[in-house]
Amino acid sequence: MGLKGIWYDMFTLFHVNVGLSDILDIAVVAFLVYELIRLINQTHTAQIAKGILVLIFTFVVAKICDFRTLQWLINSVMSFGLIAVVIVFQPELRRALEQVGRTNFFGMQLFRSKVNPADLREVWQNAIVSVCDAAEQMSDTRTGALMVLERRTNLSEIIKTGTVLNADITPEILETIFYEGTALHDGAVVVRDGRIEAAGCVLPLSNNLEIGKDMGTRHRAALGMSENSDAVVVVVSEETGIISMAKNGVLIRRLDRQNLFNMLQGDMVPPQTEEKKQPFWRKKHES
Ligand SMILES: Nc1ncnc2c1ncn2[C@@H]1O[C@H](COP(=O)(O)OP(=O)(O)OP(=O)(O)O)[C@@H](O)[C@H]1O
Repeated sequence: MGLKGIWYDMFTLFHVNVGLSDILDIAVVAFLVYELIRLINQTHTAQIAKGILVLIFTFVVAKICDFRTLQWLINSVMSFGLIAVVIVFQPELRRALEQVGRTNFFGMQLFRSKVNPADLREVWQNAIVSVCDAAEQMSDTRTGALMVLERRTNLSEIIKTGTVLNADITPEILETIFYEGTALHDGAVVVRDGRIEAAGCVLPLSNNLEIGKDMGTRHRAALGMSENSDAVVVVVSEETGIISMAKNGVLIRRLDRQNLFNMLQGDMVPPQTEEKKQPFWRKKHES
């Protein structure tokens, strides 16, 4: 007796009209449910994206093979899938929309700093020297610090959670703020236009599961801020003195003063504005 005969005997015995394709259909659904639970347990964007691709592929296969249960299941999932995607990919969508907002149209910047661009270059150059000096000093003394350097994403909502200082930036002021026991040492400093805008600010925490278990909420807050904005965040670990920098959802660890300076120089200091083009006759005349 062949395999087909055994199926036939089993299902005629229970008076159920189930074919081989139905069994396969149920097996695939069971596998998908299992994979879905596994995915939810270790939620991560790349895995979710892969999951969506698998779902689409399975839908096509189900359509070709005429698996009715599977088609019904995927149809149901897809009907609320768009809302689910918006919720799951909220940080990525937010970053993408911010990127669109920051795009220069016809050479015009949509959002500008209040400071004159020529002055801004010098202001940021001085500010990053202070940030690097303070980070090095606090690393030596094992003083925990969290410094957010605002770029184009407006951080007013974050500033509102802390105390507005609007102070000049010097290594001494930064070290005083983060000195344990002072009122503002908890939370983050936000640097805007090369000045300390606020201290004691609360940052969004990252949900990234890949972040090392040895790193606590200070590093998670730095990463979270960099996932939700284009800000650059400098962290000094209280426990180890390690200096790290978070940018675009990536935490770069074990930086020394020089590495940090080079990176901040590239990220924070606006490029030198091109000399205004002079008519050739004037250039000739001047030389
Ligand atoms: N959401 C947040 N926003 C701003 N600052 C935060 C936030 N969460 C924690 N912090 C800061 O981090 C401190 C706690 O750091 P914690 O020891 O948990 O983190 P960590 O990453 O292990 O840092 P460290 O290596 O310095 O110990 C808090 O006292 C506070 O100053």
